[in-house]
Amino acid sequence: IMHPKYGVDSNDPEHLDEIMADIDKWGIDIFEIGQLTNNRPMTTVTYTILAKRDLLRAFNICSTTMLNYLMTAEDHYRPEVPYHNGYHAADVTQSCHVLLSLPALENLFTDLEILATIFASCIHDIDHPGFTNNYFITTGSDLALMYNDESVLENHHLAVAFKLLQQTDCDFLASLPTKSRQILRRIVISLVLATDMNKHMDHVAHLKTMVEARKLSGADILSQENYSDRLLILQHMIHCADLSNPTKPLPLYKKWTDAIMEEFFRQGDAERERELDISPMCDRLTATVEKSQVGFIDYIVHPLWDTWAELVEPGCREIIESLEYNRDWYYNAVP
Ligand SMILES: COc1ccc(-c2ccn(CCC(=O)N3C[C@@H](C)O[C@H](C)C3)n2)cc1OC1CCCC1
Ligand SMILES: [Mg+2]
Ligand SMILES: [Zn+2]
Repeated sequence: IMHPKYGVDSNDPEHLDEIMADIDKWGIDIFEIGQLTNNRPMTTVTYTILAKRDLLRAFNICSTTMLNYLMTAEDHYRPEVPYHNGYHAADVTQSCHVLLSLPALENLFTDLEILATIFASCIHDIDHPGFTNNYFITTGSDLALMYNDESVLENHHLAVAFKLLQQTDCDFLASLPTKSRQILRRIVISLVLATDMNKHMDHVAHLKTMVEARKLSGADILSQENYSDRLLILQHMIHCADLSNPTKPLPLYKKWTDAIMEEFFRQGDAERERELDISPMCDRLTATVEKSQVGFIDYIVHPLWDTWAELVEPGCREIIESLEYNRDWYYNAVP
């Protein structure tokens, strides 16, 4: 069966063609892709990237099965959740796609590792309820009980994503040899678990040791023969992609900020309702949006991205410049 060019139908195919021409570029407008595909940004972006990287052919993946899985997975993101929905999944997937193509990482990863990274990205927040791990832990939820308070949401995203493979005509991994399926599953699990903010300091610390090691060895490209270092680089990559909003063109960044603040405020409303302590930055009556973003960049995003940029030098120079421009804009916007 022939499928539409990007896997989904569009109300304006010419316009979609124009936007998708930038699929390899940092700062593509995910919101516009969603508007042109009846809110299917994740399926559109992921299918296009897999097809463009020839991964469907490399692993003999049937396009129909792939699209069945992606549509079903996208249906398991909650559209009523302001930030952690299919748009964020599409954004992180496309961001990883660009980072995977950095010159410093050329010929480093196998096709299976690339397939695993793109798959992990598109499902990394699936069925996100719009509340943080901490909320589920402090309210003694069933989810926290299920996962013993450890990376509660991230474990849930993984369980949902792999369970969907059992749905009729959705197992796009059926054509992979068992060994490859096991390797892919191991990589996807480690990458989604790496998106837990609790692992952030470990990411930065390990990135710094890798940068130091490269300075000492004088190696000009990352030739990580050993599997564990390659896997760590992919973990840092998906975490950087998950925290990439402040590095994008300001109009897009501002939309992500509006979305995350609305999600945080709804959590704050629930906490106020339940007479719990309202989490930081979640009180819509006292929040300081601009100041919070400046702090987020200064203490979390810039340290992470600055170290990542050093590792993949010079491929992320423009991204860092965009981050620093945006930081100054929010700093000057503080009332
Ligand atoms: C555009 O703004 C943001 C974009 C992304 C994030 C962010 C932080 C950690 N992640 C990674 C996923 C994660 O672990 N969590 C757990 C919790 C921190 O809520 C996050 C939302 C998700 N993502 C935060 C953002 O702003 C926050 C609100 C004001 C300052 C910080
Ligand atoms: Mg997450
Ligand atoms: Zn995420």
